[in-house]
Amino acid sequence: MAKSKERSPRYNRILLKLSGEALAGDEGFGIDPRVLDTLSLEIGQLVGIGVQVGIVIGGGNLFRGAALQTAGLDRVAGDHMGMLATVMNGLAMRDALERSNIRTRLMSAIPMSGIVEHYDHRHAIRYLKNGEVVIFCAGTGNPFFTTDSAACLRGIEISADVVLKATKVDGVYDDDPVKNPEARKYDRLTFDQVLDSKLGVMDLTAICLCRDHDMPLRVFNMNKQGALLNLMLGGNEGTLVASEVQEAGSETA
Ligand SMILES: Nc1ncnc2c1ncn2[C@@H]1O[C@H](COP(=O)(O)OP(=O)(O)O)[C@@H](O)[C@H]1O
Ligand SMILES: O=c1ccn([C@@H]2O[C@H](COP(=O)(O)OP(=O)(O)O)[C@@H](O)[C@H]2O)c(=O)[nH]1
Repeated sequence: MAKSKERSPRYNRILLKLSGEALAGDEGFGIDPRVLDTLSLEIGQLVGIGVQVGIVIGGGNLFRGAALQTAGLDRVAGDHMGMLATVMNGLAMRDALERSNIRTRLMSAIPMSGIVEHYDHRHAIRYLKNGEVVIFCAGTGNPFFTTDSAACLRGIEISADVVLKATKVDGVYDDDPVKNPEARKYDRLTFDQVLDSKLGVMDLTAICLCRDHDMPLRVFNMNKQGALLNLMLGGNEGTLVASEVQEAGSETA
């Protein structure tokens, strides 16, 4: 009895944002099946301790609207391609999870009958309560948005306890740590600090959404093995971005 209490998770329901690049592995492009298997293992561990897992998946490993525009395409067409890329990633992620015997639903913001289920937030919540992983793809369904914004939006809609942004750096820094090796990492920040200092880890639309709806956000390194489970069990990974009240109250996020 004491043992199960010890391992009871810190969160009941999470929204995990996986960037497309996270699926690409060392290649930096496409989908690496070994990465899918590793991710499935980590997500399965969360399901195993009773966490309800919603996932928003990116598409940057395949197409990004802004990059296609730079190459000469119409921006809206490019964004549509980017959103379709997230559907491909979602299909691959669902396949990997189901091969690991993790019951999974794939819901798309853009209707695609016969391939994926159309997103409906009430159905999504029902599936989550039922212990199924729900992958949300096609972003918000609209051009000029990002899957980071989609993650915050879906997190708010499904009343997640936290949005977890899995990325390749281990938190939010005072400058881009990839470009500036002197950059210093923050443990905690308020939404206003991120907005005022224009810290580039996430687009500002996403940060505004979280701020306006009091949705705590944690940025952490997905390449660190076991980081996700450690977070669920109360460990301190990455950077917490939260409102001042949540800061002061030392909320569970
Ligand atoms: N202040 C900052 N703190 C942390 N990361 C930052 C910051 N500014 C820019 N970044 C960059 O943001 C990236 C994280 O965003 P992510 O969505 O995973 O990548 P991408 O935008 O390439 O899809 C990191 O790889 C990092 O280089
Ligand atoms: O609501 C959305 C979400 C995504 N996209 C498009 O899909 C691409 C892939 O998403 P994103 O760049 O956020 O993926 P990630 O960086 O997480 O891999 C974006 O560049 C956009 O072109 C979009 O138009 N609307």
